Amino acid sequence: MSQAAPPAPLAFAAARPLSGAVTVPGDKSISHRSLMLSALAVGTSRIEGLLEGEDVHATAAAMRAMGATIGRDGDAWTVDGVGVGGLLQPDRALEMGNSGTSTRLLLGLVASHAITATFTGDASLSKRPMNRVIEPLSAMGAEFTPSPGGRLPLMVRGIVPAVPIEYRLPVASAQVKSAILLAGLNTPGITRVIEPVPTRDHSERMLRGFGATLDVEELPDGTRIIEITGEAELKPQHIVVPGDPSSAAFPVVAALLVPGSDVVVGNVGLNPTRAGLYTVLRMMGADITLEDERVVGGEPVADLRVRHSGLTGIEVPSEVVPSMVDEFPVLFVAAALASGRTVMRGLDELRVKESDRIAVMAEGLRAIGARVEELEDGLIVDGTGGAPLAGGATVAAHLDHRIAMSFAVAGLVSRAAVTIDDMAPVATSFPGFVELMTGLGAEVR
Ligand SMILES: O=C(O)C1=C[C@@H](OP(=O)(O)O)[C@@H](O)[C@H](O)C1
Ligand SMILES: C=C(OP(=O)(O)O)C(=O)O
Repeated sequence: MSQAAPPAPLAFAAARPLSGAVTVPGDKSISHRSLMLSALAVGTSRIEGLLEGEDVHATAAAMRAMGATIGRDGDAWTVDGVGVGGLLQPDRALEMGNSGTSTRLLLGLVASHAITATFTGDASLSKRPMNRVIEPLSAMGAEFTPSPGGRLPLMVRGIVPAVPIEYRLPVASAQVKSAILLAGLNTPGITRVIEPVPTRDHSERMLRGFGATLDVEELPDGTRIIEITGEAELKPQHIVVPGDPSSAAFPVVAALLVPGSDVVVGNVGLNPTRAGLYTVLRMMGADITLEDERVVGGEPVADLRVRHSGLTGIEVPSEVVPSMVDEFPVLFVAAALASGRTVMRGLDELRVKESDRIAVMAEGLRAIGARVEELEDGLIVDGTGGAPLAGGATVAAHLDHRIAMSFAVAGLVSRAAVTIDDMAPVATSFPGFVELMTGLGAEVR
């Protein structure tokens, strides 16, 4: 896992125009859920395009430790599940590495099984809040022994039968929603999650796809009421995982910012609950066209053709935040090169990701010459109007893959190279990132 790897500094420097066609690795959110749901089906599932990143490996190791058989068949992964209710007592701590999604979703699964598990994580994950899942899962009957402040390491004792709950999400979080729905899978009766602001809906789509009874009602004000009927029987599936829009964001923004660039990023998942960045970039004047729009594995997918564009600052509508929550660090970089001011608010959740993404980006952007003002819940960026940033600094990644990749993109549009102190965290979500960027023409040393 990344906390054990030696720091891997790398410098990214002003690039010639980026060109070429690439594809990014599989969607991280869908990859986690593919392994978890396959492990709960009866029979053998097959997964193509699974993200082979450290976060997904953490999920795979945990599902194996709880009884699933996970193997390879050529490029595809195969999973032999234990059935809902069939998870086994793991004989060692479940090591979650850097992965919030693995931790929170698996806490949900364990909560309604008659097993006890200890969860550990790296220095970044051990700072992240778990009370947001501990609270609803405790109401279902699971017992938690967390570290102070509701952090990892923590122990959870699941319960059978768990008690179905109705829970209104206090934060817009697909991880909290999914933890409760996954706990609801092995809970008698109907478990209901009320989501005032829509978040990524991969869990809902995939639970249905695996044969669970799941109903979604949408109220006129946009609130979603999601009901899962428990003691479900899941049927094995053949899953094709689309490319991750959150990973595609880095080559897309790089191509928009580096003069003369013309790049195609193929096979990008564009589920509307994930595609906010692309809408916002187009509002700023980005030349992004969707080619060969199609449906892959129940998700909308397209190839993105991206040409260098002069961007204009905007006020980013706060209702799009959940659909691009992981893309703000790289949007901050785009805003730093735009003409005029970009105002981004409603980003409180960025403070509790792998790092405090508002503070860490503000500090690093200032160090390379960008003009930014940090708000409690956001960032105001005054862009250069396309002129390069000064660069010439080393920025800290803080065990955060998205910070490392965002500053890599910034290096490509800086007069002097930008050094990232540690690129190792990138392996959590985007193995091959450096090679992909080099292949497009990025200068990396
Ligand atoms: O459900 C998921 O797969 C994810 C949900 C989001 O987290 P939150 O639920 O904490 O917003 C996102 O930031 C994370 O990268 C993946
Ligand atoms: C927040 C992220 O992931 P996780 O919560 O799974 O660590 C991310 O990938 O940006």
